[in-house]
Amino acid sequence: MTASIIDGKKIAQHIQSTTAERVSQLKEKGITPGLAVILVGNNQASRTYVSMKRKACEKIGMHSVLIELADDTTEEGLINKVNELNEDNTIHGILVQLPLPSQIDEINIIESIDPNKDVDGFHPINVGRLMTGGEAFYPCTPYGIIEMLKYEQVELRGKHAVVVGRSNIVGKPMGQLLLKEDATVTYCHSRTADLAYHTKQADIIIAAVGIRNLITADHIKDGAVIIDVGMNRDDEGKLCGDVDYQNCLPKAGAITPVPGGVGPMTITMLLANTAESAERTLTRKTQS
Ligand SMILES: Nc1nc2c(c(=O)[nH]1)N[C@@H](CN(C=O)c1ccc(C(=O)N[C@@H](CCC(=O)O)C(=O)O)cc1)CN2
Repeated sequence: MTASIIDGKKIAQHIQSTTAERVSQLKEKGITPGLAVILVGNNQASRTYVSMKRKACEKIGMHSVLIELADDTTEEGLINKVNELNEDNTIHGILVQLPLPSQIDEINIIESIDPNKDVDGFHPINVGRLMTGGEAFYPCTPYGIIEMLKYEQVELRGKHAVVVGRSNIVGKPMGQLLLKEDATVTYCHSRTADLAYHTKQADIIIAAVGIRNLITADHIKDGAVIIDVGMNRDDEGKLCGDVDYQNCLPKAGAITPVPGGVGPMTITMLLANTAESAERTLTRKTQS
């Protein structure tokens, strides 16, 4: 058996065309969804991701603003900028590209964003609502993974999902989203003893720990669905995931490649969240 390869680019395109429809319907009602992205400093990877976000907005007719701030920007300076955007009615989504320079506390910045514009889903209000239910923005990468699994008609109800990784951006919210789909969830991480013991029991593995080739064929059971969130570099500087792809391919039921798997879904769900935020302003208007 060889795994079926889950094509993130194809699924991303499908969802983006639905989002483009939502954007044109909003425009007919006089609202152009707007996303503001703040980039602090000169991290080259962040610069690439920000530019990908702007291009994606442009492609589906969304308004986007890029605010570039110097590497030595203070926390107060950045919060002032976020506050301006919180008050700007043309902006429905605010995103501060991570990581931030060391003089700035990430938590303080995330908490300064209006939760109604927090299209990254990182604000404690949105994190809390994800756990307790209610209207929330979900973090884009795990949200994209759920949409990917649904598109591929992977049954989640009653299945055992093992999440390897416990970051606030991916691992923790991933487990919550899987629980919402009635999966049974186990969290593992870089300090888990006998990782293979846990992952071998999984119907679905989400690898999001940032260690190249951590998951091999010896870590998986026959037919398991393997989702690779890793963004590592190999010895030649080529992008690679947390999963030994070639090694797992013959044993897995389905697998995502890196690049071209989960990555494209992150930006796609950011667009979907921004459209959602603009749609919510319409509901709020009709309610008041
Ligand atoms: N505020 C945020 N910061 C960061 C987030 C985030 O969701 N919000 N996530 C990551 C970076 N990221 C988006 O910001 C991101 C990473 C990767 C991709 C992607 O499409 N990857 C491609 C490969 C691209 C390449 O060749 O370099 C793929 O996997 O196919 C999109 C977005 C950290 N910061």
